[in-house]
Amino acid sequence: MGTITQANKADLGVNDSIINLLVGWIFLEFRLFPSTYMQLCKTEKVNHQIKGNRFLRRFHMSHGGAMYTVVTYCPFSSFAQRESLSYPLYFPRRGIRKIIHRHKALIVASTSSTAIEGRNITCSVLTSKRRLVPILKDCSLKVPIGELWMLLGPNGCGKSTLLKVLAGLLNPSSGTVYVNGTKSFVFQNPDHQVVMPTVEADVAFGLGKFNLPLDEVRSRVSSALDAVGMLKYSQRPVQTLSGGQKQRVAIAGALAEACNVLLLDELTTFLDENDQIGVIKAVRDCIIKSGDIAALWVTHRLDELEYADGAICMENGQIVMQGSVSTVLRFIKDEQATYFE
Ligand SMILES: Nc1ncnc2c1ncn2[C@@H]1O[C@H](COP(=O)(O)OP(=O)(O)OP(=O)(O)O)[C@@H](O)[C@H]1O
Repeated sequence: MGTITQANKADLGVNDSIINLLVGWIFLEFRLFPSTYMQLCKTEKVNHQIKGNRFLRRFHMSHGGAMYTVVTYCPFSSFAQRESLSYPLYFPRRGIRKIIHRHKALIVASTSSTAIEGRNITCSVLTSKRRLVPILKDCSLKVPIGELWMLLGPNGCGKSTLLKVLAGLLNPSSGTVYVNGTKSFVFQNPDHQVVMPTVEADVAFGLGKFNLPLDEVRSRVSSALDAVGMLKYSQRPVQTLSGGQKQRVAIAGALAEACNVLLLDELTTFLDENDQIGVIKAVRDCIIKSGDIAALWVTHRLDELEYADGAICMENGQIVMQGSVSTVLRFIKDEQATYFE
């Protein structure tokens, strides 16, 4: 699979005004007939490919509690290149090419006080050159119910891969994963997840699959937005929100589905300091208020540890330390001191 280059774009040479008309039509159709579109709840684009005059995307999605890897195509290649990057869910049902893989369901929790448990997880990926690369090596971890834990480590050490294994987006090569109750994955880039026209509609979007009465939907949406401090924005068009506000809407979507486990992948990467603290406090408050939600938060920022109940530190595909924040912080500081000696 290749990435899109300027050369690819130029090759297609489709007239701009035709594209604009098509884009307008597709959005109008989406708004008038949303049921003709596949309900994708949370997605992450994996990669893109141009094939003939088609534009293919392969991405993960969660729908109805199950995780899938899906390939879609859009015959309007130029539209797809220009617009789908910011509106990844606006793909008509007929554009679904195939669901390549329904990921295995995860097993229920091991002990009543544990929200997430991984035992001896190893995970290897097959590269495009058909080479098997080991990413995770014998990782074991435990996150208790009602706590916010951070997953730290240098770039490329395997944090996101571990989170995807816990979410069921990637199957481990060996080992076991236990998740107590329902889980929700929030991706790094809120533009990949916040897709409906208004804040309220976006939070309600994932509830469609439960067939709830309207009152129940309204009440869940309000409490989820309230929990992340976004209730007063419920009617706001999503494109007017800041990055941090969008990220909170994405978290509200996960909370509205009444999930027990939040898997959060570097939510604060694109945020400034104010939004960073706002988002982390929103998650922290939800966990404290609910008492039975647990979260595993991937981050690079040591200052975020202040809000955590515990932490896990990874290096080179392995978990090298886990426990209380002070223990993990001491370990990291010692490692840094050794590095500079
Ligand atoms: N599909 C893949 N093919 C080849 N290598 C991969 C694949 N997926 C992940 N990797 C490699 O696995 C390693 C771990 O990746 P991962 O994204 O989990 O790291 P990370 O700790 O989350 O990094 P970062 O902090 O930079 O986001 C990296 O070296 C990455 O290049």
